[in-house]
Amino acid sequence: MTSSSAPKFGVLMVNLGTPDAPEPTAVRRYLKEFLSDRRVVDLNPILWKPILNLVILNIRPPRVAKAYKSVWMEEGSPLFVLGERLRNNISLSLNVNSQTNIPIVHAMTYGNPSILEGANQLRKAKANKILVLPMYPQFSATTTAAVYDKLMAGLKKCPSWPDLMLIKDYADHPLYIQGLVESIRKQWDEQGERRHLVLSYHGIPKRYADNGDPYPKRCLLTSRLVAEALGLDESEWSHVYQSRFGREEWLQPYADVTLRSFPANGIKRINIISPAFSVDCLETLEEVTFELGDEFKACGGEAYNYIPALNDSDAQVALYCDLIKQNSKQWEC
Ligand SMILES: C=CC1=C(C)c2cc3[nH]c(cc4nc(cc5[nH]c(cc1n2)c(C)c5CCC(=O)O)C(CCC(=O)O)=C4C)c(C)c3C=C
Ligand SMILES: [Fe+2]
Ligand SMILES: [Fe+2]
Repeated sequence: MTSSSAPKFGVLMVNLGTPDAPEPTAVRRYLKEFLSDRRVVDLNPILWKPILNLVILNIRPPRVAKAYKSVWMEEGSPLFVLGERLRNNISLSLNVNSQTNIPIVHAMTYGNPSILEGANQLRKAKANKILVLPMYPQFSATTTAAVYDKLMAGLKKCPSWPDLMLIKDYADHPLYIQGLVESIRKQWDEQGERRHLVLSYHGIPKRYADNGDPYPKRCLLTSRLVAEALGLDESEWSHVYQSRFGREEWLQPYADVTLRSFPANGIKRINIISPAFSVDCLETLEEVTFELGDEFKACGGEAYNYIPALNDSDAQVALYCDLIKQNSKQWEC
């Protein structure tokens, strides 16, 4: 297909979303949309709305805005900037080499650019088949299903539907596992040692998993495949969950509790990787890189390094191109 003809399909890459600016007002707007989604917080709105509006949206934005400021890039929020770089590299790899014209857009479940804007952009590019690629390696109803909800809500007003293909997750995709493994090996080579490996995932309330959300099973699958590929025995790696929010129990083991216990148990030198994040963001650049590291060192930890997300690396571009090619086969890629 030449670049002048209509595309056979378009790709809608979707990530969580991020504030437009590292300022309390923008953070408040973002958190309000995000935390009002019942996929994320499933409490009865009669109970939750007053807590959200009167307590959380008053207390949290100034503190979180400060955290965003500490990681903000010249071009914007890391989640968005790094996602854009990835989108661009995928487009180059997919289209330039094979002389196709597949439009790839990058949208957010919450905030800007919205999923509806992304879908409209694809429509303008004349793509009437859409491959939806949520940027979450492990399916969770709190993230991946929320992408589908937003898309369907946007299409409610649309009289003519595009053909849709929804990618559910890629927790065990060989190129994903290979990318993580290569990043870890590269770190070991640079450090000249094989430190204890911590695989830390964003948590969800335990109740969601008890009610059937497969997320922890998908995370454990990723961890086991990485450990297996690296030839690690059980004592050489740990699987934990970070980013707790609110008072109820979240998935365990908790990252902070586990890391604080390590030095007393003889684990003083660690590397930490966060496989649930396709690109680096507030949670990895601030919470994992600094907060967790500080807690570990305060308890006697000696060496602590965060291994970056796959971001716009060749490994991640190869993975996403493969996901796109394999899942669009029926549309004759
Ligand atoms: C309140 C419940 C939350 C659930 C459930 C949740 C699940 C979840 N989130 C991600 C990925 C990201 N979360 C990010 C930030 C973030 N997450 C929550 C809360 C829940 N997440 C909050 C309140 C925030 C905002 C920051 C804060 O106030 O502490 C981000 C970073 C966004 C950015 O702008 O950089 C990502 C990415 C996953 C993968 C997940 C469940 C699987
Ligand atoms: Fe989150
Ligand atoms: Fe956090």
